[in-house]
Amino acid sequence: MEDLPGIVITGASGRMGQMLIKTVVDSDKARLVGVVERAGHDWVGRDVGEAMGGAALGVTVTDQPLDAFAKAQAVIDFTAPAATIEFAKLAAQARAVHVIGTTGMTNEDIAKLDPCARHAVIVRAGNMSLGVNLLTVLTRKVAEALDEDFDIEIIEAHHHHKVDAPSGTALMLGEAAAEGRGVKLADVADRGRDGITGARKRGDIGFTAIRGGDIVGEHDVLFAAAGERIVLRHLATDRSIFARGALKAALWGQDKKPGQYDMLDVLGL
Ligand SMILES: NC(=O)c1ccc[n+]([C@@H]2O[C@H](COP(=O)([O-])OP(=O)(O)OC[C@H]3O[C@@H](n4cnc5c(N)ncnc54)[C@H](O)[C@@H]3O)[C@@H](O)[C@H]2O)c1
Ligand SMILES: O=C(O)C1=N[C@H](C(=O)O)CCC1
Repeated sequence: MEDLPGIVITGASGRMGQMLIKTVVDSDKARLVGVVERAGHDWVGRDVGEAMGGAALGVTVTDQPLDAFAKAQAVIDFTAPAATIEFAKLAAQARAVHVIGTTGMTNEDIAKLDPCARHAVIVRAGNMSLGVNLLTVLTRKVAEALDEDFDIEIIEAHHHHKVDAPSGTALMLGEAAAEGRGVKLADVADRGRDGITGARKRGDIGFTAIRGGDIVGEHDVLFAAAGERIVLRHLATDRSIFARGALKAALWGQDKKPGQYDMLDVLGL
């Protein structure tokens, strides 16, 4: 048991934090060695199992990330961009694999990970599920096969608590479509139509975000031409798919050289 990689989960009380804690505790390949919440949160100082409404797990929620990371081989982090940038510095200091599921990071945020990845493995993906990562491969192939007679639109739906749009997954799918087309997503992305927008520009990749209720995550990649449409779809019905992927990434990263990786590397897709 002591030989198993020790994992720290950040954002312990969050939707993903709690799912990740359950996934690590239930796993026979890893052990939970720490859980982190933001300073001032009422879970800090409590046993995390009890805070989650179950039996004690013998792990106390802390607001001191470096102390927790120093005891770990990997940190799984689904929190918020500003927290993730701080955690990346601390995980690098502790030489722990940093698995980042946080979305909504800007290009400037992402650039701040570069110095950290010189010292530690970072695996980052806007979606850690096998299904979505396979969908990115299919999206790239379909976009490569079709010309601009096919308009590409990415439609995503998530629960009403989600704070970022388009979703990280939608952006991954957009990147894949742009790669298939041989263009840069930044040059063709159309993110947010309102009012007299003018006709659709040929070659654009459009994004639409729906927010409502408890939708876990739904993504369509639509290829629409005159007389026919192709729709590639992924429906997530349970957050465990993201947590399982994140744990897989944490274990995969154990023997890798410092650097930045994604789930395509982990899954060998
Ligand atoms: N990559 C994926 O597969 C995937 C899947 C699901 C969600 N996500 C992303 O994960 C993130 C979290 O999603 P969620 O639904 O769990 O959100 P949530 O709001 O339920 O949880 C976020 C948690 O992070 C904590 N937090 C914020 N700042 C912190 C700090 N400085 N220190 C410690 N904890 C801090 C909050 O207190 C909260 O508990 C979002 O960016 C979401 O888009 C990614
Ligand atoms: O619930 C969320 O928030 C999700 N975020 C990721 C995204 O932005 O794509 C993955 C799906 C769930």
